[in-house]
Amino acid sequence: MSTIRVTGLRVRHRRTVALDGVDLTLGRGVHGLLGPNGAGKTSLIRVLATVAQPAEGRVEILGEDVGEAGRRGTVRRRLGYLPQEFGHYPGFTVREFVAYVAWLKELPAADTPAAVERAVERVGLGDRADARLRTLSGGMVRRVGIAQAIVNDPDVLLLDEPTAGLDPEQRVEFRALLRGLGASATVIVSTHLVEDVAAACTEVTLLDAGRVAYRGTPDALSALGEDSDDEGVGDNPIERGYTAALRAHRASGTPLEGAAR
Ligand SMILES: Nc1ncnc2c1ncn2[C@@H]1O[C@H](COP(=O)(O)OP(=O)(O)OP(=O)(O)O)[C@@H](O)[C@H]1O
Repeated sequence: MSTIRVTGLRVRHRRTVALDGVDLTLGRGVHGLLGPNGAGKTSLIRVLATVAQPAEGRVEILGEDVGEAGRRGTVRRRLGYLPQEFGHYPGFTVREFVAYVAWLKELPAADTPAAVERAVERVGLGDRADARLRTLSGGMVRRVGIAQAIVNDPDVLLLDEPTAGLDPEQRVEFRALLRGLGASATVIVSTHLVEDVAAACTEVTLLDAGRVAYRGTPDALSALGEDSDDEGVGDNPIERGYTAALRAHRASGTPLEGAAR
């Protein structure tokens, strides 16, 4: 069942067209959002997070049309969002900050302490719960960002470059967390790390210059790389698939579809 339906989405930043007629239907699972710098990944995530308004098109999340201001509050309570630039309060402790976000999302007060502990544990910060954010490393702050995004057990989770700054061990643990979250929620992860996609995602959406260039499974994208005649366009099958899909899209101007959708 689809939880997100985007039709004819067009997003502009002044004169720049960031998304140009995007149609997407997404359901439960982990969706990797790939694409070169400036492809439109952040623009798409911000619209889905209801923090930016499209110039054109319709966005339906969990059955609600988020173009209607009155429906946005209902959707926001069921969303989790980690922005690319994650604003936080350096004087708060990890626990205080995650509890504060739980309050913003109107989690029932009685459920909040347990939800906060669980979210903090899930990102591996249980032993730093009382540390002030200003004393944490960049990667740890990123993990606090993930904790605040999942504290309400969201049905739709939007993560904009969540693995930026995480060390390799944390990235491996984060992928396992993503797979767990994707079992019950629609998770969208924008990333430049195609190996994260190969390890954690059930589906890939590749954006290029504001359009959908490819949709399919990570395996289908890798297979595209295996079949590609190009040499030296990636160090592993999925990187080669990424490059092959981009090149094919640029040559034809139409989206390619993977084996499975
Ligand atoms: N606030 C803004 N003002 C003007 N142009 C913007 C703004 N934000 C984004 N853009 C432009 O919109 C387009 C899409 O940007 P967006 O940030 O969505 O891409 P992205 O795929 O997330 O890129 P990256 O991988 O670099 O994070 C780019 O051409 C970018 O220059």
